[in-house]
Amino acid sequence: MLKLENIEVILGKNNKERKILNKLNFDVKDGEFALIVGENGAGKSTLFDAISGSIQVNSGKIWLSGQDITHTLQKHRAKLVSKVMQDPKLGTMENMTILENMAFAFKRGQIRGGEFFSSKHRIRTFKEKLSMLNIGLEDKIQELVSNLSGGQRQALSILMAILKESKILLLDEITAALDPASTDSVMELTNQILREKKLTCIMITHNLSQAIKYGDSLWFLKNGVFIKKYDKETKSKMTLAELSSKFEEV
Ligand SMILES: Nc1ncnc2c1ncn2[C@@H]1O[C@H](COP(=O)(O)OP(=O)(O)OP(=O)(O)O)[C@@H](O)[C@H]1O
Repeated sequence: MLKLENIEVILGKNNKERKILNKLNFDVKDGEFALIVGENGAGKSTLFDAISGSIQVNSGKIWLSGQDITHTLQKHRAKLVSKVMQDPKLGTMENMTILENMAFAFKRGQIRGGEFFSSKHRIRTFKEKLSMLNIGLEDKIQELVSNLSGGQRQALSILMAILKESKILLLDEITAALDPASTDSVMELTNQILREKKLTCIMITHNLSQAIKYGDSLWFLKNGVFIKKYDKETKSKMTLAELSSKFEEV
């Protein structure tokens, strides 16, 4: 379980300091898929930065699996928290093959060795994992990532993010840079992987249709604080128009 208690984050320098997260409380249970929506500048990315440790909180507590990680350094939190960004180019290295990308993700934080890349066992394991995506990447394992489409690349980014077991997966608008068809397939794939592997996940989205269709909980963030939360049952009964009007009225 991830729990945030009374989180305050102040950003900016000298007399331009602003409170971006304002006594924010949030929790996600093990295996839960939580979605966050909020207007531009609400503090969504700052919240992810606070969870991943790329910024330090000014006050409040962050608990992960019962452990107080409020002051745990980002490099140590990297083992606990995985993140996929909006731009598929950020999650993968285009001048490397799919195999090399996966090997890199697998060995992240460990010493890399040449023999690792040629190991038949590793290649078989990676092919098995790629086939889980069901988009034929297992047959392109020696191809450069630059040859993949945005959707294929984002699917690979997600797989790479979960290759090493972490406690929580953060998805930051992972479909925002994709076309509608790739958006749907990447979301379906993500949902399937989360459910099969029972992963704990928080996803930021601007897409209210996704917010209705996916996830166990939906949180509205405004001015650095959560102002509404819907459970799965409530939100899945809403139409897009109803959810949009709730979103606009807050
Ligand atoms: N380093 C910083 N210094 C000062 N202000 C900052 C800094 N980083 C972000 N902010 C401000 O904090 C607020 C929240 O930013 P954040 O990126 O978390 O919002 P967001 O909800 O993710 O927005 P979007 O949907 O546009 O990505 C914004 O007003 C932003 O300008």
